[in-house]
Amino acid sequence: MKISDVKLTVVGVPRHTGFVNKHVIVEIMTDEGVTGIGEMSDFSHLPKYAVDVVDLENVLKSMLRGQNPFDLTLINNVLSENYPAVMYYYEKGSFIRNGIDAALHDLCAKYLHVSVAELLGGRYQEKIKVCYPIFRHRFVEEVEENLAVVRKRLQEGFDVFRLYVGKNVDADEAFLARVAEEFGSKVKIKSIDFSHLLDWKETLRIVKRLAKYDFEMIESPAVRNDFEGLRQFRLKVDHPVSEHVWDFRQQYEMIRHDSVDIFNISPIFIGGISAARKAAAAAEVAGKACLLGTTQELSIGTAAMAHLGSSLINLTYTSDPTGPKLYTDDIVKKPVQYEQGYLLVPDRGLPGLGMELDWERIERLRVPDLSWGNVSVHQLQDRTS
Ligand SMILES: O=C(O)C(=O)C[C@@H](O)[C@H](O)C(=O)O
Ligand SMILES: [Mg+2]
Ligand SMILES: [Mg+2]
Repeated sequence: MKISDVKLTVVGVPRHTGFVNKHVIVEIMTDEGVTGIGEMSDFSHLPKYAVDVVDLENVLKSMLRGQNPFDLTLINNVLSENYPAVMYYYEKGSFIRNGIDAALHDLCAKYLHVSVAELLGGRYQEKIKVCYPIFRHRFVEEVEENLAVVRKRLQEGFDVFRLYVGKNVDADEAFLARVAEEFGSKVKIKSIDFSHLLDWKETLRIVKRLAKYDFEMIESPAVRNDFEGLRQFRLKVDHPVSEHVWDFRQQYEMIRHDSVDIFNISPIFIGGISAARKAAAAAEVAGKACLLGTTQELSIGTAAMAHLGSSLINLTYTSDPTGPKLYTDDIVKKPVQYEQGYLLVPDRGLPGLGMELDWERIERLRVPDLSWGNVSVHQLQDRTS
């Protein structure tokens, strides 16, 4: 079997918060008539330049045409040479590699009439506990609307939440106090996420203030790639510390410095399912726990994470992928399913990722390119409109 063509389609999908995210749908065709689908999710992150998708499609065609899609290692090597890791969380090259790697997994699994989880070594779990995100408060007035989000999502079965913090600590504190008061043990806060916005000492001061409230872990409490700062912070707090993995060098440094307790791993930020498996294996070897992070994918990207998570043995903390619940629309006929706060792994009987593109929906969401509108840095960091 040989790859015969590659097609990219750009969509802009609004979230319930009003923020619109741009994603690229990937189709990889073959001479045997099997097509794999993937997703380069959420290009709406800094840095504020846009990838030229027409050019990208041409370049990918020249790299992939004629290749055997089962040569995943070889193809990923070619992709890494062309879109190298650069020690940056939101590196767009990782998003590109991720979309291709997911489509290749879908294609190979479909060809073999198995689901992607089977291709990855089989199902260790059939569902993955996830939490719903509460985006960063800028004003105390936003506390009420975020409490309404908790009420609504709790009714849908999401009983674990994570909170982005650090811009307005009065608001962060008011939110945590109101959640404890109104929901008690019915609602759990998985993490407070500082998103690398602050120096670790400043984070430590805030954590001391918030420590009277219940939360399980602290995420990204130091500036990006400050491995020693993360370690200093970790040794001074009781909570476990989690950090995203965006480069193997960065993960190595975090292991070497013993910087974290939990690796937050997601295919989008490390550049594919194949790379995410390596990161999870490195964590396992280093005796560290894992959770599945997210950029807030649509259903194809989320299904890829469900299959990946299904095969992982060290997924010991609550994960993050809830994209399909955050967006007002999707690109597939049957979106991934959530039940009682769990992401369900698509059925073993469905080949590949178990997702089918819905072109009626896609036409509604299609946009010409990845160009930026008038989005502000605040909106990009806080994911609100
Ligand atoms: O844990 C995180 O950090 C994120 O989830 C990052 C977010 O910015 C996410 O990518 C989003 O788009 O909401
Ligand atoms: Mg985070
Ligand atoms: Mg994102």
